[in-house]
This record gives sequence, structure tokens and C-alpha cells, in this order.
Amino acid sequence: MNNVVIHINDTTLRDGEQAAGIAFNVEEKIAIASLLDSIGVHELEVGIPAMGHEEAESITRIAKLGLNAKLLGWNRANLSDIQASIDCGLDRVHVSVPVSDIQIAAKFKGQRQLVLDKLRDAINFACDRGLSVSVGGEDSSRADESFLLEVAQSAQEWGAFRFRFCDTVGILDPTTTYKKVSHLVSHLSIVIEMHTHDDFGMALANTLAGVKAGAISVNTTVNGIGERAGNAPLEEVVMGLKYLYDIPTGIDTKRLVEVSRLVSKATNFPVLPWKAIVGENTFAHESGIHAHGVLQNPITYEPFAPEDVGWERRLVVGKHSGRHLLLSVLEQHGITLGQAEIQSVLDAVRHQSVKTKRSLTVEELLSLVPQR
Ligand SMILES: CC(=O)SCCNC(=O)CCNC(=O)[C@H](O)C(C)(C)COP(=O)(O)OP(=O)(O)OC[C@H]1O[C@@H](n2cnc3c(N)ncnc32)[C@H](O)[C@@H]1OP(=O)(O)O
Ligand SMILES: O=C(O)CCC(=O)C(=O)O
Repeated sequence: MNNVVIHINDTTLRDGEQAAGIAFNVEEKIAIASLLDSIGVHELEVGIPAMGHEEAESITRIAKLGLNAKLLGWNRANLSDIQASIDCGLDRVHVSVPVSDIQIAAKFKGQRQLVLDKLRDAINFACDRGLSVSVGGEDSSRADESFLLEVAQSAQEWGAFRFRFCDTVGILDPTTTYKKVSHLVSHLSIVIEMHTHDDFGMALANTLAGVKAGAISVNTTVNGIGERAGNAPLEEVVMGLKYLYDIPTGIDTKRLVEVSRLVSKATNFPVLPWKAIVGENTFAHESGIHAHGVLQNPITYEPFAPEDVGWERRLVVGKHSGRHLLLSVLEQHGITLGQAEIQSVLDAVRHQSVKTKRSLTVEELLSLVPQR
């Protein structure tokens, strides 16, 4: 994996927004695009121009911002969709075609040839107008492998610069992903992009397996938002590449929490405290054994430093805390206790934590300390 450069194509503004109940307004789309650009995300799938109205307006306004990130519009294999992308000022388009027989039956009269015909027409239309064309195989994971390869090779031959492998309903595991993506990589010269869903909690693992297999572009969404169970989270992919595969992305990871907060606010959905990388508990330690370890050396219970993603470490006192953490917190407030006293404070902490069903504030803890 040495010297591999992985391209992050974030689709928060397209697949992310497709999550049921999420609808960004124009200003929110602009703010999210600008922040993602400023932390160094390489490419942004900014939306679906064919939707028209506010969607087209926000894409047009994003296109005028002069961002460093490349901008991509999502299209069906329809000439009118591609024209809508051009009208928004985009010069890079993504054309999606269904590739599994399940999808082809529902959308293209069960005719594989119609998939190829519509794709060829769409690519030709876009290329004739000077656009860069990326192609997506919707439901690649359930497609007949030889037809999937035929579509991808045809896309390459007709002028596409990239083929997106989509695990549309999130049914792959990393081993199967690796096999399927390796097969494509070995037969194509254009870039393969991973697009995974989290229906079985495999989105990150399958994205990384795809990278291991030779995909060099990946789709992400901030906080993992997206259709049904969501997509591979930007923050997890970037940190996974960095720490599990030693692949830097050039993205300013110190601002990942800031990005997560902006998107959470715009979606109106909170981030769960235990959400990997950006959840507020990711660097919080309450349990006695953990806190004791962290007080000696933080790497005992942290995979990387909180500052790396814009968090701070928090040591909180609650039901599971032990003497070492309690003594350390009290010491910071100039309080020293004897062994007998500390045990009785610990008992009181446990009782109060169960009663209030949370950890204690510092004031609550201090109120439990016997006055001298
Ligand atoms: C896996 C994915 O995430 S794919 C992306 C899905 N995203 C979205 O659907 C969000 C945005 N979508 C929309 O705003 C609307 O669905 C629009 C504007 C794209 C289309 O709206 P409508 O014209 O009302 O059609 P509707 O959504 O009901 O049906 C989809 C149509 O697209 C067709 N279609 C679906 N996929 C493709 C494709 N890849 N290429 C060409 N046509 C396609 C369907 O067969 C259907 O065609 P029909 O109207 O001739 O029967
Ligand atoms: O880009 C495509 O082809 C489809 C992408 C997608 O959202 C999916 O397959 O889940």
C-alpha cells in the first residue's frame, strides 16, 4: 500500500442528503461544500441537477465559488439530466446505470442491452460537450460479474475516466468486496471508486477492502449519513486510511469534529455519543480501570490522540469510576482524601450516578466530599 494516493469523493450533498428526513437548504449546502473544501476534500458530489429548483440553484452557486475541490453532478443515463448538470455550470458528471438484473428489471425493462445503449448515448453526449464523465454501476455487488465487467469496460472504451463500484444495498463483507473489486481492477485501466452502504455495518470495512483491492477513489459522507443505514463516514475513512493503512489523504483531520457538527446541525439529527471518531464519548473515560490506564499513558485506551480530530480528552466520574480517577480529579481541586474517605465518596458517586442515570458534574462530585 506504500505510496498509494487515495482520492476522497464526498457525497454528503448527494447520497448523504438522500437519507429519509434530511433536506439541506441552499445556504447549508454552500456552507458544507465550503468547509469540506477548506479541509482539503478532493472532490464533492454536490447533488442532482435534474431535481431543478433549489437543488439546481445550490449546485450553480457552489460551482461559482471557485473551490479547489472538483465538483461532480449525479445523473441518470438521460441526456436531459446531463444537460441540467451543464446548465448548473458543472464540467464533471457522474452517470449512473443499474447493473444487477434486479435493478434492470425494475428500471430498464429487464434489457441489459438497453443499459449499454443508454450509457453509450449519455457518455457520448457528455464527452461531445467537453465534460469529464464518471460512471456508476448501481447495485454492482448483486450484478452478474461478467455483465458488470462488460459495462465497466464499455464505459472505459467510450471515454469515462472512472467506474464506481456500488454496494447499493450494503450486502457485501470485506472478503467478497476484495474479490469483486480485484477482478474489476485487474481488467480495467481507469480508476475504480468505492461506494458502500452500511446496512450490515460494513460500509467502512468494505471501503477499506476495496482500497486494498486497488480502488483509488472512495465515496464518503460526513457522519455516515445517507440512504437507509447510510454510507461510509468521511471521518472513519480518512482516519482508517491514516492509522490502519498508513495512507495520508492530505485532509486536515483536526477539523473533522467541526465538520461533523456543521453537518449534524444542518441535518437536524444529533451524532450518537459512541459514533466512531466524532462522537462525544470517543475520548471520554469514566471506568476505573480505563481511567487508571489513561492517567499513566493515554495510549492504553486511545487509538490516537484526540487533538488529531479536534477533540479533547475528558475524564468523567460516574458509576464505573475507581479510586485513581477520583483522587486525580479531587487533587485538581486541591482536595486530598484518606483511603476510608475515598471509598465512601466512591460509594456515594455510584449511588448518585445510578439515581441520575449519568456521570457526575464536578460540582456534584465536590458536594459529596465530606467537609472538614
Ligand atoms: C442508488 C441511488 O441512490 S440512485 C439516486 C437516487 N436519488 C434520488 O432519487 C433523489 C433525487 N431524485 C429525484 O428528485 C427524482 O427521482 C428525479 C427528479 C430524479 C426523477 O423524478 P421523476 O421523474 O418524478 O421519476 P421517479 O423518481 O418517480 O422515477 C424514476 C425514473 O427514473 C428512471 N431511472 C432510474 N434510474 C435510472 C438511470 N440510472 N438512468 C435512467 N433512468 C433511470 C426510472 O426508471 C423512472 O423512470 P420513468 O419515470 O420513465 O418510469
Ligand atoms: O452512482 C451510482 O451509480 C449509484 C450510487 C448510489 O447511491 C448507490 O448505488 O447506492
